[in-house]
Amino acid sequence: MALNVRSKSLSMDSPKFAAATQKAAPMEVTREDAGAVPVPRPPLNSQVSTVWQRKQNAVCVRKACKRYGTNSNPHVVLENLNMTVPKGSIYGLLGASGCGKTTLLTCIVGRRRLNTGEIWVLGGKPGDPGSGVPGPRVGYMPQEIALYGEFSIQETMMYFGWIMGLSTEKVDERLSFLLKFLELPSRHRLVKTLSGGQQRRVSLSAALVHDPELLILDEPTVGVDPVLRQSIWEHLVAITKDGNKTVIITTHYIEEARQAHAIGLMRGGRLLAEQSPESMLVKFNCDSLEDVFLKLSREQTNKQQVAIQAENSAHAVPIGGQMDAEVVAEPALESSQPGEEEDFSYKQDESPQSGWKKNLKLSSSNIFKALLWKNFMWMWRNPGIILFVVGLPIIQVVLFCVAVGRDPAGLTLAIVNHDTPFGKSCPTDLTGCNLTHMACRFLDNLREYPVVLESFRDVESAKNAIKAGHAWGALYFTENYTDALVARAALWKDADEETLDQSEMRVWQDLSNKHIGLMLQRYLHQSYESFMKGLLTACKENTELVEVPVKFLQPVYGPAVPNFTDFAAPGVMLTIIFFLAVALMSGAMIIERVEGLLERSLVCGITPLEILTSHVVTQFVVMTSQCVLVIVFTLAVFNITCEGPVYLVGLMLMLQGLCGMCFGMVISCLCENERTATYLGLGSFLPIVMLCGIIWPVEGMNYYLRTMSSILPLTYPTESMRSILARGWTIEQPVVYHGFITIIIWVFVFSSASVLILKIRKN
Ligand SMILES: Nc1ncnc2c1ncn2[C@@H]1O[C@H](COP(=O)(O)OP(=O)(O)OP(=O)(O)O)[C@@H](O)[C@H]1O
Repeated sequence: MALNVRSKSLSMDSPKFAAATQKAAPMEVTREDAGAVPVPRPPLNSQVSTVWQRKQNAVCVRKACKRYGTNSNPHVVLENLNMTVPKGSIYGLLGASGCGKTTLLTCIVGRRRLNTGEIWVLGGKPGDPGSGVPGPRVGYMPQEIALYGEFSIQETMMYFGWIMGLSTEKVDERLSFLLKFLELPSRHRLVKTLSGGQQRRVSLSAALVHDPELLILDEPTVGVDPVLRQSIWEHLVAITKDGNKTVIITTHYIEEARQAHAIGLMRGGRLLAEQSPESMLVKFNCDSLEDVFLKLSREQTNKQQVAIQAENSAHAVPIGGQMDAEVVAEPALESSQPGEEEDFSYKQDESPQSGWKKNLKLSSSNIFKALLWKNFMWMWRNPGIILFVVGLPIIQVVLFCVAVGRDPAGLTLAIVNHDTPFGKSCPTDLTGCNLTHMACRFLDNLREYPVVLESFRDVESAKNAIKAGHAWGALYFTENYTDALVARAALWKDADEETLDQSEMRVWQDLSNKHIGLMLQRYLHQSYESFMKGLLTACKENTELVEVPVKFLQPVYGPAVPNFTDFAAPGVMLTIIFFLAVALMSGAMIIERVEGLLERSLVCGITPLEILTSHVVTQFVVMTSQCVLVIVFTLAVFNITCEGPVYLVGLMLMLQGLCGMCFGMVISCLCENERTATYLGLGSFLPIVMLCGIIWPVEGMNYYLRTMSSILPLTYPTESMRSILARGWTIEQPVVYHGFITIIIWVFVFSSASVLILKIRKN
């Protein structure tokens, strides 16, 4: 049946037949056993073809060599491969898994470069300006689904239609047709809710939406049920009917390729044969293409073995495994004859091919609109991302402000007060110039601090409470603490050793926690001072007597009682913005790449720069809202000290976010998947937080570490931000502008690194 369809679609009068026979080597015509219907063949065995002739084919590959890996350890995937796909034909590229089909196709669509050899696609070279490849002249369906699951069928089509330069109305029209034609469900269904077969058909319709001249389908029928497989083939036959469209299709199901006009049998990076299926069957006297392939594969293996033996004996004979009977084996790449290139370029302008530019109006603003729409839609369709974008900065700032930097409270102190006999409680009216129950009076004062006092009978049990972790400290007052303290005050320099000793309050501490230990010491000092001052005031004495003779006056910068929140807030604000940008940028780019949408968009002709710019713009919008949220919550809601101009705080946060984006780009260029990106992101987070003076002053580091820390992307900016917030400094101050300069330098370093990594990886 398929052969009949084909014979109807291809005739001697068909334009593709004409194109293939015009000037080029004549198309071979075989006769089908049934009715002697002429079936055209591509110009195979053309030992001599000119550049002009190659350009007349839809695709023409000559002496293609492609290898992966390094020069010292190359993995050769394509080896001297020739392939000719006439216009208006269906070309089935067959071969076992790993033989290089996808590599060849990606070279044809311009996503990979050959190491040597040449490729002509629709009369131009892929990647050349004006060739339209990669671009709207090609429709590419990769092996994987390569669509966003969160998009509906309609949104998917809109995206691909827009980047191909179609208007919304045109996309809508095509969508209605494709939905019906490919028996797709409602246009509003999300791709992720579709069955595997339906997703494949959406992927196929994304390749078809702009009705391309060349359709390249990488295993569109894999895992598809036979009925759908047949309907896909029927569709391909239908679209090539008028001779203006060409299809290259790869498949593992060799027999289904009987419906193609020509097939290329590929093995080990070479084409074993390239012919129409029926002439292959006749020529090799086989009943199935499977048998032909087997026969040719055996021949290839034998030839290779013979060549190896010959090489071993002669030490100088090159290995030649390529079948010479059926392949398009040109002895060398001929250069075009004089005048031919000019001739062709003149014709190209006149030819219908140039119509693609008129039909598909590609404007960078339309492309940019589509890219931005896709980025925002992707975020919108992922509630987790929205939470990440809006919720995470708020959650982090709130957590920081409520959890970090506040004075510890509820600290238990074990009290052994032998100044008042155990079991007897302290009097309640200890006021005025009353020189009794001094320990009780001190403890009354201490209760104003966030401590919990628990009485113990003796020092041993109080210390045991510390050992058991029930108390942070123990206070011991001797039996005659009051008398000794009064005597100490009265006798002053004449007080004896015992008086001094007995008047001391003894303290044992659990100093395993430095912050709590120091805090308790501060509480005890302050409490003692206020207790003594209260007493002296009541007794009409000079309170300065109990003060340490060091006077701390109004600080030049910062509050009289500094707090850790104010110290850490600048670095924390910058870190939040920096790492959110890193995560969002690297995440968005890696997901786009891993899901295959990046590759697909690039084949549509979008440049990496356009994609990158669209991400930067999207992230910039997101980051602006994050910066506003961080500023509002830190400065307005939690009253973090801000003496400097708020606009400078905002500017620094935005720049730091930009720096984070660039670092995210580096990560996405370096990492193959989200997991390695997460490792790298987390791996860089802790060193930056520890080394950049965010939680501890860099002045505490050793000299070399401090020097190294000063070049990190958050060290100077943190210091700069701290100076803006706490000192009220502006951009004129060196500390402040050093921070800005550091960020700008890092933006350049990260973006250059991304470009460099991309270049290295491409090579
Ligand atoms: N980016 C790459 N880096 C290194 N090797 C690669 C890369 N891509 C493909 N290869 C290797 O090149 C060979 C050909 O791969 P390719 O994907 O082109 O084969 P294929 O014929 O399309 O296979 P399949 O039918 O399974 O998709 C394989 O051995 C593969 O491992």
